[in-house]
Amino acid sequence: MHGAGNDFVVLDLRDGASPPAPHLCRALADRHTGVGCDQILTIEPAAGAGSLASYRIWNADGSASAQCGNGARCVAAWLVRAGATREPRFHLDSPAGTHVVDVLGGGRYRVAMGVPRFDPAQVPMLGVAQPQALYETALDEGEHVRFGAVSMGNPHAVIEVDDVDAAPVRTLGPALQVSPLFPQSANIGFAQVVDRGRIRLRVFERGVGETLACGSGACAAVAVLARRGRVDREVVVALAGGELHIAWPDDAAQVAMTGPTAFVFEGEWTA
Ligand SMILES: N[C@H](CCC[C@H](N)C(=O)O)C(=O)O
Repeated sequence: MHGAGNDFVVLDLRDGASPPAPHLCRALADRHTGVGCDQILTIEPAAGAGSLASYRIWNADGSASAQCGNGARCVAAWLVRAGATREPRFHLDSPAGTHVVDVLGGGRYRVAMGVPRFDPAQVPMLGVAQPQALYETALDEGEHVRFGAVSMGNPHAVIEVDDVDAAPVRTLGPALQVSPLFPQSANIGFAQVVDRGRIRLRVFERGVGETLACGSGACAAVAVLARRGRVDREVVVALAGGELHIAWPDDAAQVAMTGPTAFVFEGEWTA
């Protein structure tokens, strides 16, 4: 499946089968010798009584993440197609928390992605006591970078740029990821403000590299930029693989992410 080009292998493990070990995730994700994907999503029995199912997220390098926005929509679409529910609204449990999901039709879903957390300890960031609108750090190559930082259940740094097409995503992304500021690494977003209701975004994801879209990254970019007064509270985020609609009514509210889902193919994979 994919959500705006961010692609996934979805494993339905609601029968109780155990999730793949990291080496198996890497094998599945390999685009030459495996199936190929940015992340593996495992669908498992619900953790909470009121939830339809739970899911977990494994990056292409085998590392786990607590949050995946595009993946949440694809898990929802999988369950709807499997006939697990006919309700227009249901709940899904991820390691980041319980998400309200709205079925919008035409493969589109809205997911409540949680309240952005700017406390450095929650991103997490090391060596920073108080949240700042902008941080600045010097990288090994001697260059300085200014960024915002936020957790959407996973860590994000957001760098505002004048032109995403010219942004040094493939060099600055990994360089900032390995900064000692981010003990759990981070997803690095490069955001260009087109106007107060529209941004362009590229994301160098933790555990994968640059993806065609990043749902939690879109939420993180809007949260960071809205807090700095650079955009309004409803923003269209244009990514290489498609557009996501992000709404964050106020600082205490959850971020609502709306976007597409698509099924690519279904199969069986023997390790
Ligand atoms: N690479 C991310 C997980 C996937 C996030 C992204 N695919 C999304 O849609 O939010 C991390 O390690 O935190």
